[in-house]
Amino acid sequence: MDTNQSGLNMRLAEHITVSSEGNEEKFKIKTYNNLSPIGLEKLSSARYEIGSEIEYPDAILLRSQDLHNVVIPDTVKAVGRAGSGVNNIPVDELSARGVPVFNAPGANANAVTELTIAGLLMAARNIPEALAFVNGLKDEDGGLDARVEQSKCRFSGIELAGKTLGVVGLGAIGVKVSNVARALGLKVVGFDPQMTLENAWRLSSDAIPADSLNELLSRSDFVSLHVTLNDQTRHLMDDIRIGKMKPNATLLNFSRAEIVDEAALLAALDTAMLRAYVSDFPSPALLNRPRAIVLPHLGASTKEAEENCARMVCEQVRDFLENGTIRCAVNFPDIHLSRNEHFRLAIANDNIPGMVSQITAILAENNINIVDMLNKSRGNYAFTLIDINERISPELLARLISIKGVLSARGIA
Ligand SMILES: NC(=O)C1=CN([C@@H]2O[C@H](COP(=O)(O)OP(=O)(O)OC[C@H]3O[C@@H](n4cnc5c(N)ncnc54)[C@H](O)[C@@H]3O)[C@@H](O)[C@H]2O)C=CC1
Ligand SMILES: O=C(O)CCC(=O)C(=O)O
Repeated sequence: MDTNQSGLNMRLAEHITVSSEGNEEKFKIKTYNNLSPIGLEKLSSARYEIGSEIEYPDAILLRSQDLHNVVIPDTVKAVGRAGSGVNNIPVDELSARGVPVFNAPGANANAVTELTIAGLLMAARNIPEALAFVNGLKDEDGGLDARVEQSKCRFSGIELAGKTLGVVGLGAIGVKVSNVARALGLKVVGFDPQMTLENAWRLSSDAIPADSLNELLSRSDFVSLHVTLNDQTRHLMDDIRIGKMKPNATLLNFSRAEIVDEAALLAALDTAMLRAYVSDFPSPALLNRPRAIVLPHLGASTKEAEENCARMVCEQVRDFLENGTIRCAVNFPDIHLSRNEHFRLAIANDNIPGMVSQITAILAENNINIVDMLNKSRGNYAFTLIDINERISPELLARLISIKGVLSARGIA
């Protein structure tokens, strides 16, 4: 056995012992990126050790750090994304390991909305070009005013009021963008085949639903993308879809770079088929490109959004580590069982018949009485909380973990 492996095994043994015998040790939280201290304050120093260098953490907290090529130690019980998109996290792999991935739905929606509206205005009024022009002026001969008046016609823009904005994806951000756009006098056409009832209630009643994405594209002067990145939405805006847009329309992408097929986009910019592309995702081909307005992934970078997101995920991860409660995980069902003095088992399992009966049979064989229990499922996965009136041994916990279909199990004192 190599040193790394034996170190890992020692940590695992320790984890099982600590988990089943109580919370004598602090939970270890590994952080990536710049997380707001207002959120991290939710994890008291009495119970949590937090740092970017922790080797075998109980949980990981992050923003945009790409975890796809990072080895996530077996000690990790939860991952918290202080934000909305989880495409930087290997969710499928973690689900199969029984590890909930939490995010902060809606917590940065206002920040992204405001920047999207800024993007609309920047494109409509040619603000980046105008700013570059003014910053390039020199007043050596005192002729500044004259040159300003002479040149400003180059930056003459269009107004938003009366134009049509197509919003693709009517989730937390898309709905807010739609509502603010309506208030600015834009007509709004929206498309989201999986819109939730909650978001439908929030959406301005005069936003018009489009029957298809193509219909939205053909009607809109501005198209703003607010969909989750997944296999269905990757390159959603390809050459055919971009070709359906009105000539001289503007495309805004505050969602993810991969939603737009860059080759198709560049062709549409080069032929001036698009008036502008406003994006929060720089790429080498977009740098200094005419008609491209590119920001450094700034959508969620406000004090308020950073605090909201960090606070939300820190509370979710804390509640999961301390109580097994799940709120707003992207891969496991919400589950909450009132906490009492009893010892709790928190078990992630496949959503297949016979799981609960196998788990409870092992407890019964060992004369362990169940005080309270809850099992919830979502898609392929389920989560089970079982309160019992005594601590169980690491050996018994290992037996539960060895049941086919149990993905993870731990005891919480
Ligand atoms: N630029 C930035 O800093 C930020 C970017 N984002 C990006 O914005 C995305 C959306 O964020 P939220 O609104 O918070 O997420 P959300 O989950 O509330 O909304 C996403 C919506 O997209 C819809 N959708 C999925 N596939 C679709 C399709 N093919 N056509 C139309 N609609 C579709 C879903 O039904 C859902 O309503 C995130 O996944 C993330 O990629 C989010 C926050 C900050
Ligand atoms: O944390 C950030 O700055 C990025 C936010 C983001 O892209 C998201 O929440 O999906």
